[in-house]
Amino acid sequence: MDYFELSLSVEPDFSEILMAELAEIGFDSFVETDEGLQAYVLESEFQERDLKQLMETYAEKTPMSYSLKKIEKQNWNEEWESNFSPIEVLDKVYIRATFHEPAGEQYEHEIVITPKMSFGTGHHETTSQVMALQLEIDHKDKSVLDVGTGTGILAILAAKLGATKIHAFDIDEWSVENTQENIQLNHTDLVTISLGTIDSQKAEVYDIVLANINRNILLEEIPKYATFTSDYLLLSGFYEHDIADIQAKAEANGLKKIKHISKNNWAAVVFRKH
Ligand SMILES: C[S@@+](CC[C@H](N)C(=O)[O-])C[C@H]1O[C@@H](n2cnc3c(N)ncnc32)[C@H](O)[C@@H]1O
Repeated sequence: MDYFELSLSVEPDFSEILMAELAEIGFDSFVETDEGLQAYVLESEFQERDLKQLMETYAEKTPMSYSLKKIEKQNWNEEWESNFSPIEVLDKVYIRATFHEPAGEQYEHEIVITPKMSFGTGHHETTSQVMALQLEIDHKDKSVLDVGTGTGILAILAAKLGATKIHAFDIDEWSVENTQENIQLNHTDLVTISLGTIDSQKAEVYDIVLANINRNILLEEIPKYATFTSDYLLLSGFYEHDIADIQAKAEANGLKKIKHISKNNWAAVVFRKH
């Protein structure tokens, strides 16, 4: 399956908010460049009508231009490598690609990512905020389920933080392929990965369940996540104004909100079972 690449030239002030809106209509990977913003969506999830509507709304608010092109899987690395720069989370985790210099000793953890077509380089708030929350939770000898793993970045961090049983899954076969590769790059072989949804997972209980997806899928699947966690549920991929709905659904399923963090309108929440 191919991707669509959307190139946008837009005022920096609008870039963040537009990313959030593009994520709502299915775009799941973003790269900010000096020229503007590039966003990617799987061909099967792309609705040109939704994009046109969104662009028309923005064109009324700010000067902008956009172009769309279809890109094939094999061209992805080239596109991505020219735009990716290393990033850090809370001065503790350094995320880089294979072609970057290794992290300095000041970082506690280094993660090496080759994202192919998958979401999860740490550049997006929905990812970095879950990572920041993970850093606050004791993972030592714990079990972790990573729902919608993308590049595998959260599962890999879980392994680096000391979790000893980690399963990740995704509905996107490229993500599964890519996570496999990233697990090897990071020597985190105890992470297992499968293609599927929460419904196709073996009924097991984990100490920590992570899900960075989107508001609608989370609202639908929270009751299932609640049966998979014995303790923590970390959710991300929605706006601050969606917290109340997410919280109500989690509470109705026996979970208690412990804290939330937010950046550029994106929120991430920690729930616990007891
Ligand atoms: C926003 S990305 C998050 C990736 C990564 N976990 C991170 O935090 O950067 C969401 C991922 O969830 C996957 N996904 C979407 N719906 C899903 C579902 N119902 N079950 C499992 N994975 C899903 C997508 O293919 C995508 O890789």
